[in-house]
Amino acid sequence: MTFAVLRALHAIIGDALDDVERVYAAQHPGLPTPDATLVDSSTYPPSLLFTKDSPRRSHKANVSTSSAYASPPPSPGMSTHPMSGSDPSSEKPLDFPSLDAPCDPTSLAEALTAHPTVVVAINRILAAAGQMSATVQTPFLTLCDATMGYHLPSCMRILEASNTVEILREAGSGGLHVRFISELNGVEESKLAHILRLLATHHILREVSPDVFALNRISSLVDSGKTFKELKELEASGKPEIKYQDTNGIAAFVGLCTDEIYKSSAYLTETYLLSPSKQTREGQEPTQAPFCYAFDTVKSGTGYFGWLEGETGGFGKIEGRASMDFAVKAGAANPNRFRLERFGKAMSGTGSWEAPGAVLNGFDWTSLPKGSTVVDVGGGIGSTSMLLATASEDVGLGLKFIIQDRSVVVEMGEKAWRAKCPELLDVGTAVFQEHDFFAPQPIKDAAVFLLRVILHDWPDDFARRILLQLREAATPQTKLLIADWVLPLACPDDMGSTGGLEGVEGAESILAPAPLLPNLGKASANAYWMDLTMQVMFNAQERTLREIVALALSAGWKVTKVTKAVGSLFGHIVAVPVPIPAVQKRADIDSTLSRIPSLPSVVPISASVVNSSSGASIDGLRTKRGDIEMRKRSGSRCDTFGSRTELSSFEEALAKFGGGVMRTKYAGMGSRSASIIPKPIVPKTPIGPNSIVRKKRPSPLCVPLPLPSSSSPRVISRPLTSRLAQIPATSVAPQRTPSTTSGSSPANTHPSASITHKSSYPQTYQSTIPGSPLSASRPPPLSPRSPSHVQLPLSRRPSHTQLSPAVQPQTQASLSLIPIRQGHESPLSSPRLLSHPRSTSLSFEQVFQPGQRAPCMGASGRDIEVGEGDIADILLKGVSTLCSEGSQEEGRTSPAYSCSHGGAGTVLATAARIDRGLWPRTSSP
Ligand SMILES: C[S@@+](CC[C@H](N)C(=O)[O-])C[C@H]1O[C@@H](n2cnc3c(N)ncnc32)[C@H](O)[C@@H]1O
Repeated sequence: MTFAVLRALHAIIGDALDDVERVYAAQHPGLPTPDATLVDSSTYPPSLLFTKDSPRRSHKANVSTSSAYASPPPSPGMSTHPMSGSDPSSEKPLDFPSLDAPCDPTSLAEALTAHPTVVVAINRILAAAGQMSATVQTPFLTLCDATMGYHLPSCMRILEASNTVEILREAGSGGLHVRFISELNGVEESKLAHILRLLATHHILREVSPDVFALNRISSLVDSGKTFKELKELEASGKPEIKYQDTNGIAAFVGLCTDEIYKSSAYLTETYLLSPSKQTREGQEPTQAPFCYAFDTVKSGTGYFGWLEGETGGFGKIEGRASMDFAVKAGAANPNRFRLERFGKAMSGTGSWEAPGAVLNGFDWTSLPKGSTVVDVGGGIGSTSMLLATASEDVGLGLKFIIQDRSVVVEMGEKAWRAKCPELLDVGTAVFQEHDFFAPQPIKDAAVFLLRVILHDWPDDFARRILLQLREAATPQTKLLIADWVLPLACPDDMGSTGGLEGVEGAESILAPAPLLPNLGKASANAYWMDLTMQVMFNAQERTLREIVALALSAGWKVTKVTKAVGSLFGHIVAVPVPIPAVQKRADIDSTLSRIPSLPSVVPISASVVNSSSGASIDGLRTKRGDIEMRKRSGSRCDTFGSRTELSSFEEALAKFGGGVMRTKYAGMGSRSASIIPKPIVPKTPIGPNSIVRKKRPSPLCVPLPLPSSSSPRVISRPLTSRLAQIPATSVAPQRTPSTTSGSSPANTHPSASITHKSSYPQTYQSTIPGSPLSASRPPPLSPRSPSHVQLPLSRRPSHTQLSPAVQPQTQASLSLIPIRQGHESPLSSPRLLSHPRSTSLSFEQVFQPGQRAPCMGASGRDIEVGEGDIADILLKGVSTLCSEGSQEEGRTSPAYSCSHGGAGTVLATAARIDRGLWPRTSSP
């Protein structure tokens, strides 16, 4: 039986590799795909790929005859030019990114790891390989892995903190002998060799030759992009945190996880089992989380954020870099300044957690009456609202957005919006509002209350209180939209019949069939890491669907639907109002805090604070230190786990639907006073159609297009790109250049610099995996190099993702098409339509046959006839239609064109071929 399971796992891996390889092979126009007779694998979920008439490849043959699956030394292609595998003249098909070469997120090979078929296949490989190794490995050795694995984060920390990644980047692909590394980073040579070797053993570095180490695809992501010399100077000047500025945030994320979170996790047992105090063991308080025991802040009643801000009250450990910090030596107020800064940057490294476009698919926005109000509760700087507002404007839904948060965050948000999209504020499409979500909700006619990554920050009692306030303000028509991780069980879950999940549309009982673990095991690890992170730092948690449903119901919300993107556990959960259970009636809101066990230190809140809020009756009851901590935690910052702390340019944000991230300035971080209580609620901008004369705003999707040869800049205002973005499974290239990552406005960009178009696709597709290069929520730049080091946009390397020079002069628009994901909701489901009548983009409910007319949405709305089973005609017609319409229809407010087809892969291949000039392209008039 076990052999049968192992064989089954092996077959899953083999099949998945076939799927991946087929997608990569399809990028090479000159070569047949491995199964040329088969349908394009990317068109259909793997389960549909092989029928009786389309035999599978023999995996035995693959294994025995091919070395393509090994990770060879850096392939010449990857080490010299990341795109060489895509060279049409090359005989070799495009290879999967090598583990042994530094990651280049701008390469097509990396981009394809986000292809839906590849996403699904990778998940299966991870799940099957993890299960296989657990099965075959001697159990004691597996236990050793589980129990001694703590050395891994320790070694990761020293790797990052000693700037060894930057040293190795400067050394190049040949690597550097540990002796020289040691001379630079100051870690004793023989110790360092063993540390680096442990990492090489776990595929995080490469030991090129004895004691010579080099970066690989994984460790290269930890690169700050700064020179080693620069970093040493920063340290010497007492500003080591500047290392993380203008980076993708991953180095900061590694530092955060391997420092305070790692140490806090070690105190799980002390806190939840061994503590003599029942209230500690069963704690619902952020001030009694394992973190507080690890860093000795229990006595001072300081939680993580208070500690980060230097409030240890004489207690608490400040250790590591912080204690050697310039700030400490100089007697500065906050000895934890380095960690505080690092935390903010680390959050921008986690943007890829949410699937791009998921928020558009997570709710049927078109079902709302025109002019409906959406309240983004705890909306941060309003990234999600900005994206929704833009999409709503573009398709004429006329939704209004109220973004509520703490005063300091509201200020930041307004500033950010003023800089990026003032017209949305001016016309009243969006307003910011100071509001404490623990106080009564002032908006009583909301169509939707949106709670994005709010509930996971709070233990149940607090989360329930937030939900109750919304429930009390809800009309019978109001919907609640919760966006958070949804943890699957590790066993099959009979969702339909028990536990309150009856009738919850989209509730999946398993993610993978036997013999894989139902939750895809190792492939889903990240959500569970996050869960425990929230637990050890805040006593909070991610939740299973059952837990979310039960929590919502306890506050008078019935969950009706959950939507998740393929490869992602981040869910959008829709709930409708139902009667509030008697036990949770209004009086119980007030007593929520008093039901929390008493805390070591009790500090009354000042009267001025109590009296300043419309929620004063509740707030007046707050007397516990834990409550202050709770408020403080939420009061002075907007970057908590999962938040978007940077607002990228409008175009970037759209390109990254679901992932715009704002740079936190930490303004007001020190303000922990009365401002944490909401002032009387007055929207800063009146809401209402008559309140403001609506100005025509430039389309957020508009980017200047490069001209063939003219020196006079010309901007075509209605972007071809926004319409091209309607073409399924292709997208305009995401932001990868200094100009784009710095958020420069299109208007200020010379046309010739915009070869890298801003992807403006308000996606309706549903798929991504965390960390995918195409993930909309991945923070720019994904490249480990800082933007200042990227040499792109004017001298961008020829690639699939831009026009070949030969083609560019023939066309007015420089098309830059790269694959994006198209929605397969589940690996096992057949292609399914995600479209709706007023969508700005398209997706599929059916596969169109030759001769059939595919629907075309938008203002000009002509249908496009599907060609002989190929998307090329559609694309070409679409391109020429758009080219011809682009200049004539300036100022349009809704996209003119979209087309449908059942196959992402065909589109993908065709788009790549068009991009390389291998398909004829109709010139624009
Ligand atoms: C994880 S962030 C999520 C932000 C935003 N929803 C997003 O998706 O980017 C949590 C947000 O909750 C806000 N917040 C925390 N406590 C709050 C409170 N009591 N009232 C209103 N907002 C609060 C924080 O300022 C922060 O912006």
